[in-house]
Amino acid sequence: EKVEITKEQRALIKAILDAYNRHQIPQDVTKKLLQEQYSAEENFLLLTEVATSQVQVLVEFTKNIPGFLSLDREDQIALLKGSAVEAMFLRSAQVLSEKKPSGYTEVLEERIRKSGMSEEFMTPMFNFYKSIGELHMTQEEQALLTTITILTPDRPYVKSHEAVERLQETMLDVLRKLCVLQHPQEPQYFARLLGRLTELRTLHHYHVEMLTSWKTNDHKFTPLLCEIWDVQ
Ligand SMILES: CC(C)c1onc(-c2c(Cl)cccc2Cl)c1COc1ccc(-c2ccc3[nH]c(C(=O)O)cc3c2)cc1
Repeated sequence: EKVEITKEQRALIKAILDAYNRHQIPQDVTKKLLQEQYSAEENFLLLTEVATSQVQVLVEFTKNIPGFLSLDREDQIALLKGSAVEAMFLRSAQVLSEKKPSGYTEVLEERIRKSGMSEEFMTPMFNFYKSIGELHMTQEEQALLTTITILTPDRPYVKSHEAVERLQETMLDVLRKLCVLQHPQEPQYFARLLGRLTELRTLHHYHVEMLTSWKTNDHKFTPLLCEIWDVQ
């Protein structure tokens, strides 16, 4: 049947895309990724700084998701805590798949590979990065997929499951239509995007172990990361 994006849905896409593009981490933080010297300690410190900055940007982005601030306040916190890692996997994947001339993606990949995390997490992590790169998502799709990840109703401690589900379904409907319109030659494209959300859940479980192994090697996190990841 003829897929039509309504006026309200177009306004929703614009609001989310503007928020997504407005909230980038500061250049002075990303520039350090290019400048500082290489060592496992330095890489870990830089990634911690970037992750902390990314969480701050994520909080600001989330506040601009239409309907998010009308949710129960404790649910807003539960959604942020529950989705931060997955949103950061998505964001770092999007950054790594932009082949920037500055050699920025190579540097970031190198620092992640040499940040003291054990080999067993590298393979699934970089497979995910590759699978995101192969999708060649548009900016709208990236912003909507991040929004859908944040609005996942079955995170721990979410009370008003239905309210979050309604919001997520609104976004899923918009993304489904966008995929049909922007990838007419690929009818399975929307399903492939949703498959990435399942992969994100698996990476989230790996991440809990990554944190534990970093902690046992006495790596320090920032107060914001400790709070959002319930570390220490
Ligand atoms: C605390 C640190 C060591 C950490 O723990 N787990 C992860 C960790 C790891 Cl490795 C992998 C995946 C997820 C996590 Cl959450 C990390 C590092 O997390 C990030 C790494 C890079 C970025 C990143 C890099 C470049 C960027 N450019 C921009 C931009 O807007 O230009 C945003 C951005 C974000 C964000 C989080």
